[in-house]
Amino acid sequence: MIEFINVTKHYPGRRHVLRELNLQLGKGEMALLTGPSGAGKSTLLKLLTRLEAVSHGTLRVAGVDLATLRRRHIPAYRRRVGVVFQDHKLLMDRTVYANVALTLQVAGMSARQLDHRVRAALDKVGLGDHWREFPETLSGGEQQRVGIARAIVHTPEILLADEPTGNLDPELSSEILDMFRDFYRHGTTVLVATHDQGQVDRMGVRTLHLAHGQLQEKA
Ligand SMILES: Nc1ncnc2c1ncn2[C@@H]1O[C@H](COP(=O)(O)OP(=O)(O)OP(=O)(O)O)[C@@H](O)[C@H]1O
Repeated sequence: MIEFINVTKHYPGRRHVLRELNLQLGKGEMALLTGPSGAGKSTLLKLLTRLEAVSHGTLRVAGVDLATLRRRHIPAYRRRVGVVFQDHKLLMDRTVYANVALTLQVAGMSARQLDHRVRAALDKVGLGDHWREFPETLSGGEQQRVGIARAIVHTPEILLADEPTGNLDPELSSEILDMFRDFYRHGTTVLVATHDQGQVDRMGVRTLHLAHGQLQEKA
């Protein structure tokens, strides 16, 4: 599903962030991505969302060659991927419902179908009763769950998350990561970057450690 073959990434005028990096993550697999600050975890995820382009090498995701993907095909590719950010990037002046619906409105869909999908996504993250509220009235953990609902509402094949528990206490972090594990158990391919060694140990899933531009499998 996700295949990095000798992928190198450097930003203009900077040393290499990723260097001849290789990774195979199969369909329906889950992995945690760890590594020191500045190792390039966000960069690796940005390559997968095509916010950044590889400098050299081959990156294939769900049969799509991201190195040669034309700009006009990027939106269709992105609809197959769900992304969760540490700071959730919610629109604070829109309701929970509107935040989650936004992804689908852009994609174009009947009002009834949209309503069904949004409610199903909010139910999955346990926020079915909060749809009318505004994000600022929710706790940090709930806001992050809205971010997750928004990422899964279009039932993506791949779910990526960049430090989704960075601002949460251990109990809420466990809840959020368990949610990702549930999506994986239901067939979604999941890759989550995290600093949180306690959660890594607890989760017991495949762990990839990024350092010096390369990935190492952790036992
Ligand atoms: N747009 C950019 N232009 C230039 N350099 C960048 C850019 N984005 C990231 N970098 C550099 O690339 C390196 C890797 O950054 P990245 O954010 O991918 O690391 P990270 O592992 O996610 O770090 P953290 O855990 O602190 O979020 C850093 O040295 C960073 O300064």
